[in-house]
Amino acid sequence: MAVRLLKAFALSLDQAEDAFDPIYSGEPNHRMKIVRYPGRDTTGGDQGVGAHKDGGFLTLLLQDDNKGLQVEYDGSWVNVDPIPGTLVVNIGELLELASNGYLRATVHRVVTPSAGVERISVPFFFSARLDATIPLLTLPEELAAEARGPASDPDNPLFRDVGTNVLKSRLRSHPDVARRHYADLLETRASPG
Ligand SMILES: O=C(O)CCC(=O)C(=O)O
Ligand SMILES: [Fe+2]
Repeated sequence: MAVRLLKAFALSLDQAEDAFDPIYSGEPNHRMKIVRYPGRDTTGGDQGVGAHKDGGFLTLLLQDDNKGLQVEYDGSWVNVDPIPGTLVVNIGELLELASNGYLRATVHRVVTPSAGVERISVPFFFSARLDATIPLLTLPEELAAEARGPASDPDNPLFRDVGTNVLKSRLRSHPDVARRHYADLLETRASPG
């Protein structure tokens, strides 16, 4: 399903439908995880997952019946309430880079469930080969006119080198682990490219 969607995105950008194939074929860094959010009575706060963009091409997300996921739209947070039988599709950073910011990666976060409620979600991150570099696609004029360039957030630089971008996402998602075990990497991270 992710491949079909990515091909549809390529077509919508006026590219060949297989334009992204070489970037993820072979040994792509796709990941899937099961995430458990205990209720507020356990966590003592409302921070589930802080605001972020996913680092791959696309994320397909299965939610259970419990609310919590929010996406940023026009500067406010919008609830993405679960709809049975559906998956949430988030645009990731690699599509933002390839489309020069015509497509923006979805900024999203998760708020901790109420006391006594536990939420489970299963995201599938459709990513790319770690040794691939994301090309800058030539967009048709009408789309290029609306491409704002990839976001230049100093707190979240986007890297065309897929391996570097994956490492950045990992260090950002788990800052405590990064500080403890990979302090040298935090120091020497390359600058955006
Ligand atoms: O649990 C969710 O709904 C989203 C999780 C998420 O954003 C992530 O793991 O990147
Ligand atoms: Fe995410």
